[in-house]
Amino acid sequence: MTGQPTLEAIRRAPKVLLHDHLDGGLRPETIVDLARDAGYDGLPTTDPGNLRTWFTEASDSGSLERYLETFQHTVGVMQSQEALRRVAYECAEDLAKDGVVYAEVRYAPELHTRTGLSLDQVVEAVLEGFAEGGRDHGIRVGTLVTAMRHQARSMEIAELAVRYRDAGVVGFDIAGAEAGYPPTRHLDAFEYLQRENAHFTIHAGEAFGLPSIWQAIQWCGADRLGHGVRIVDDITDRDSAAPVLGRLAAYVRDKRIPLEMCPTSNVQTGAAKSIAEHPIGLLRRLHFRVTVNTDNRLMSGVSLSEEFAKLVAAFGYGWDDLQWFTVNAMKSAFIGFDERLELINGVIKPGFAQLKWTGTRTLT
Ligand SMILES: O=c1[nH]cnc2c1ncn2[C@@H]1O[C@H](CO)[C@@H](O)[C@H]1O
Ligand SMILES: [Zn+2]
Repeated sequence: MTGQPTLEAIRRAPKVLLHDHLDGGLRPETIVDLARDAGYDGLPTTDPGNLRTWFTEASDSGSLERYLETFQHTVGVMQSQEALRRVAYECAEDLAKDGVVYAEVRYAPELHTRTGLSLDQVVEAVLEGFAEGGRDHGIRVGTLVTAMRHQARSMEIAELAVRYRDAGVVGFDIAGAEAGYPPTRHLDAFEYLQRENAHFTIHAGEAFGLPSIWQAIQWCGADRLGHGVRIVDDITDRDSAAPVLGRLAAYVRDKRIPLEMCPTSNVQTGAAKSIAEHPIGLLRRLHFRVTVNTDNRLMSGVSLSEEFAKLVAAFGYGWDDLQWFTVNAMKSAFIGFDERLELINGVIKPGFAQLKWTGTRTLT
């Protein structure tokens, strides 16, 4: 097959998403509804179309800190169990309609307790929304509970992750401003999770460089890296036929540590100059375990299919590349090995095979 995958065909591919924030993916219409119901009057506009534009424009600042400011409005309307259930349900629906078959969606329970919900009530509402949305729309969604790295509640959130591990919480994460908040601030939480045989990922190497990645892996024991783009700082002769990996980059590649890359978000926060110059091109060429993700579909104005389509346009990727990213993601998921294998062999490979075959037929 010679044709490049089109956006329409990519939408039909069975895709896997590991890095997506629940509070970064609301429908603008839902934000307006929820704000009205809750008496939240802080929205910059109550017109859903204008609100959509406002989010993408306000997020396009070149700074992670400014990017994160926009979350005050999504978090602001997600303060009741009903709102959380609805947002989770719609998230499952939207991802399924984009052809995602397995997703891990994260959010910070501690941000949703302003009107008196307990952490457990927050988690239970989100789990209910995903269970129902997943059933109705045919998608499996696991959740990651996130602790905010500038706060001091990570141990509590880690305990929450373990308490709900058999009910749909598949892992733990830390997020928020990276510079000034190294992952080792939360070492006790990570050590606890390791003792509990639990899984976690850490946002690292997005707005700060190698020390953040090094700590996340070698001090905290992260299973995966959220973004991890700055790992390229440990690679020299990048444009040559034989780039040279430093010890940390070699460790990440040798150990097959998954990189949850989010190209559009990285361009917005200044972690990459453009999609074409995004480190994903080099890292894919060097066979790091790269995965493709959306981060925040609302703020970044992007779906997983669109994220893939941008990579196809920038790097000339074909179906084999897209399948490789997808299998990488499925291998790196926090659910059990048997379930991952079943999705790879029963859903992903047959789905991509059919798309490749259809593509060949239409072109001959
Ligand atoms: O790219 C990111 N880097 C760091 N933190 C983020 C990013 N996107 C979202 N959040 C933060 O994670 C919280 C829980 O979902 C969000 O409220 C936001 O503050
Ligand atoms: Zn993120």
